[in-house]
Amino acid sequence: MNATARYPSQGLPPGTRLAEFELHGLLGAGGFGMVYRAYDHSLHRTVAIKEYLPGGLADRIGHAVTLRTGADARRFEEGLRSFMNEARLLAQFDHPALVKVLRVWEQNRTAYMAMPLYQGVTLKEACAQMRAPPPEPWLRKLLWSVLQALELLHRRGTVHRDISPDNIFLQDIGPPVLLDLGAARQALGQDEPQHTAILKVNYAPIEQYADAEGMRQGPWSDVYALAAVVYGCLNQAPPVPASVRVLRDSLRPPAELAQELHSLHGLAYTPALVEALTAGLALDPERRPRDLAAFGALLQLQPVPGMERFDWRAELGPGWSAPRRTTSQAHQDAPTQWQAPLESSTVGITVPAPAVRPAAVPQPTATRATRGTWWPKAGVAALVLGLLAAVGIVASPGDPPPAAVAPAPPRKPAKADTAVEVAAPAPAPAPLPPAPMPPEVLTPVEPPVQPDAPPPARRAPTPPRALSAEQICPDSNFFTRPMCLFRACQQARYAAMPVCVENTRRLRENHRPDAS
Ligand SMILES: Nc1ncnc2c1ncn2[C@@H]1O[C@H](COP(=O)(O)OP(=O)(O)OP(=O)(O)O)[C@@H](O)[C@H]1O
Repeated sequence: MNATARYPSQGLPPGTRLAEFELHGLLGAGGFGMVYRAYDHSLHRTVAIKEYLPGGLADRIGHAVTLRTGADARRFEEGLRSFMNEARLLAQFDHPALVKVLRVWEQNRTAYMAMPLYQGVTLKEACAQMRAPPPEPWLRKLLWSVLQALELLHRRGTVHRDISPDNIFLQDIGPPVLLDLGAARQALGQDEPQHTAILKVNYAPIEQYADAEGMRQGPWSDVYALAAVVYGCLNQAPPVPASVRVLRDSLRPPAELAQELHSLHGLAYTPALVEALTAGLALDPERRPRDLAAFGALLQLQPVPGMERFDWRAELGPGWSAPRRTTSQAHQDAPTQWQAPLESSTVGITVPAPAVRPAAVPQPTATRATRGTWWPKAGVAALVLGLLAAVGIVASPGDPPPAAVAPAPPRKPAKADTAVEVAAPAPAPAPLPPAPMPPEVLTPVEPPVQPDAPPPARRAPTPPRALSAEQICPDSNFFTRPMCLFRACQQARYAAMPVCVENTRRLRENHRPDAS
C-alpha cells in the first residue's frame, strides 16, 4: 500500500463497486463524509451515495476505512451509528423537500447511504453567484419548502440543528431539498467526557454552544438558523456568529439591510419578512418564534403551489446570470481526477460539558455591521468562547483562504462560513406537538428590473505559488494552525506547496495510522 492511499481526501476510484452500485465520480466532500455519483445496476438509475468518513478520525487504506488511532474507536462508532440512524429516520419520510434515503448499509468498515441524485447546486453556491439579492417571492418559495421539511422533522421530535446554506440543495427544477441532518457531525461531538458539537457558527444559535437551564435547544433553534440563512443570502455574507453577538451585537438589523437593498437594487421586502427575520435572529431563545408555526405566522407565509416546477434560476430573473457551467453539469460528467473538492473549513474548540445536561428537547414554554471585515474567524471565536465557557483548545482546523477569485463581482463575494467545534451536551429529542402552518396572506412583491451587470465572480484555479503556513491559514493561531494546515494540504491547490510537502512528510514520520 503506498502512503498516499492512506489519506481520506482521496475518494474511492471510479468503477468501485459498492453493493449493487458502481461509483462514477465524487460530488462533494465535507468534514464527515464523501458523496459520490453512482449507478444502481439493480434498478438501472443514477444515484448519490454518501460515505461516512470523518476526516479527523479516519484514513483509507485501499477501500477500507481505518482509524488513525485506536483511541478514537468509540467516537468513530458513535458517528457511524448516528449516520445509520439518520439514514433510517430520513428513509421514513417521503417529502419532496427532504432528502430521500433509498438504502443504508455497512461496508469497508464504514457506512453508506444511497439517495436520489439531485441536479442543481447548494443554496450556498447559488447565493454566491447571484447578481442581486433574491427577491422576496423567491425567498418565500425557499422558506416554504424548507419549513415543510423541517416541520416533518419537528413533528417526529427531531430538531435539525445544522441548517445552513450548504445543506439546502436547489434543484434545477423542483423544490429546494434539505440535504442532511448532520447527525454524524453532532454525534462525533458527543465524546465523553467532553461533549462537543461541531457548529456552523454563522448559523448556530447561542444555545447550541452550550446547553444550559433556560437556554435549551428546540424548534426555535432551527428558526434562528433558517433566519440566518435567509439573512446571509440577502447580505451576501453569513451573519455574525451568535457567540460574537453576545459580546457585541454588530449584526446589522434586517430592517436596515432591507432599506439598503431597496436603495441599491430597488428591491422591496415586506415588513412581515423583515420582522420575522428580526425575531428569528433574536439572540435570546425566549424572544424568538417558538416554533415553525409561529415563524410562518410572522412571515405571513402562505402555501406555495406548483413547487415541483420551481425553476429557481428563472424566478430570480435578472438577479441570476448563468455561469458558464452549472454544478449539475459538472455532476453529470465523470471526473477524470479524484481529488477532494474544497472543504468548508472548520474550527475546533472543545468546551467542557456544562453541568446541566438536559436529556430531551423541551416543549416550548444592532448596530451597523462592518461588512466584509467583521468575520472574526478562529481567533476571535476561540477568544469569545473561552470567555463564555472557559474553553480548552484542541486540534483545530482553520480557515484556509479562498481560491483566487475572478474579477470583481457585481455583489460582494460571499464569505466562507466556518464551523467551530464547541462544547454542547447531547440533547435527546423529545416529542413535539404538531405545528400546522396557519394560512396567511402572502404579500406579493414585484421583482424589480435589474440593471445590466457583469457576470458573477467564478472561482478560478489558484496559480501555483509557494505560500507559508501563515498565508495558507491566516486566521489560525498557534493551536489551530496544525490542523488547519493539515486540512488545507489535502486540497489539490496547496498539496504541492513546500510547506505542505514538508508537513505531510513530518506527519508520515510521526504518525502512523492504525491499520486495524
Ligand atoms: N443527493 C444528492 N444529490 C446531488 N448532490 C448531492 C447529494 N447529496 C450531497 N450532494 C452534494 O455533496 C455535497 C456534500 O454533501 P453533504 O452536505 O450531505 O455532505 P456532508 O459531508 O454531510 O457535509 P456537512 O459538512 O454539511 O455535514 C453537497 O454540498 C452537494 O453538493
